[in-house]
Amino acid sequence: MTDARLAELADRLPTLRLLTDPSDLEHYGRDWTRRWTPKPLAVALPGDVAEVQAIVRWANEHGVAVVPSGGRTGLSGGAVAANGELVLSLERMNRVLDFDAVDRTLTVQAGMTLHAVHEAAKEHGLIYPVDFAARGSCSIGGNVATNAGGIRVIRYGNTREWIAGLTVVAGNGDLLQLNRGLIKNSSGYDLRHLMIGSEGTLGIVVDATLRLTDPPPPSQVMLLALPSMDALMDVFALFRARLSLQAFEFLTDVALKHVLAHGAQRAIEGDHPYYVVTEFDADEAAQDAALAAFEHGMEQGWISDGVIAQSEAQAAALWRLREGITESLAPHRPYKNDISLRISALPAFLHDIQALLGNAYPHFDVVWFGHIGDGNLHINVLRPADLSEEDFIAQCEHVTKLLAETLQRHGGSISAEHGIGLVKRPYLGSTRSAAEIALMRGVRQVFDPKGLLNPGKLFD
Ligand SMILES: O=C(O)CC[C@@H](O)C(=O)O
Ligand SMILES: [Zn+2]
Repeated sequence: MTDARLAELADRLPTLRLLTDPSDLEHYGRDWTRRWTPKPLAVALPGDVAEVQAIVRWANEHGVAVVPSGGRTGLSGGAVAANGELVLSLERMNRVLDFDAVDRTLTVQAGMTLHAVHEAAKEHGLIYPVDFAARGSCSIGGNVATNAGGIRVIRYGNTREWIAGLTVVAGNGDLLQLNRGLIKNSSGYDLRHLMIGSEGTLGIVVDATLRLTDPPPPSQVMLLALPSMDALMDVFALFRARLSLQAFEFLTDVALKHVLAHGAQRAIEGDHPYYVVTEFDADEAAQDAALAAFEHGMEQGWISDGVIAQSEAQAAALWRLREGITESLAPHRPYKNDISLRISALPAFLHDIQALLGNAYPHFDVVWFGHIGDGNLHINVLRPADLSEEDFIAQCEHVTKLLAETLQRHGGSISAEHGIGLVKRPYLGSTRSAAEIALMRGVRQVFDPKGLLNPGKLFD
């Protein structure tokens, strides 16, 4: 350890785990974006809150930037450390701190994975309902930092809805207990909600008190094949009106091609441009309603084919067609967009955007999928093998500018659930007004006067 600042940190905190091996710097300095070359100063793995506070105080004294780090499954560069920052990984702080049966809350350290939270809730006969494919690796702290959404938002909302309290280390090292699990708390600004979605720029979440709820009734999973994007909205309206939906997700034939090539099993024969994976409450009456909705959709020409899972294994296989997409695309180093619209604005937006992307990317594979029931679309553009990464990104950035303008016209957002990070920073102004951004900068200044927490993320 040659850096005098690090030597001083190690002196100050003799039990702190501090990594400086090149392979560790590489591993902890990047997220799933893979676009930036990691170059952190070091990686600190504190074991408790006092160590986190001491690190932040040390960072202030030495003017060292700190990148808070969870599972690094983010897709916007929010956890990238490419400029000599100290990565502060919450990985070792991954325990359940408390379960309260009366309040129905689970308090966990920020480094706990979403999957581990699900399991811990299950032990008490309850669920933590936020869920998505990265559950095995992403951490609760990261979920809070991006206000993560996922596949159950249509029923349960985003992470924000489930945070009853947060313990946060502020930019000066102070410890803040925000909301303390209260249901009602009309005592001024709710700083907890400022932290949620702040992408590590306002404080470091060290633990979270999560609300739990009853498990949903038994459900059924259905895969539908559809002839057009318009039909997608018709089928969504039909199913939402007749069933109690837990999820309503879509993918295109291009997405299906990739996920099948990656080992998923085909469930519907033939070529269909769009598919829906939907899950709904399934008592006997609901099963009849689902069948009736399906038949109505077929009669109207909105549905071309469909299957309903007959077992848990089949349900998992249908879900894999949707949840396996990101992993199946990863080898192509896709350029990602994660956009949000009001559901009512989707048809007009889709009309505009399909024409725009068709013209802009005539030779690229464009993969559409996502949480159509929440107005959240994922558009992944795949790099052709003969195009350099640099040229590919430049072309995609040009199209994203047009996409951002189209979103602005339709009142949408450039990030639905992945965050702004580094990737979407140039487009923040298409979703937030200049006045809003000025206020956001002001808030950041109050929480982190020296601008040391995750600098360069959200804004420069
Ligand atoms: O890879 C993506 O673009 C989306 C990832 C994730 O948000 C999903 O919905 O599967
Ligand atoms: Zn998503």
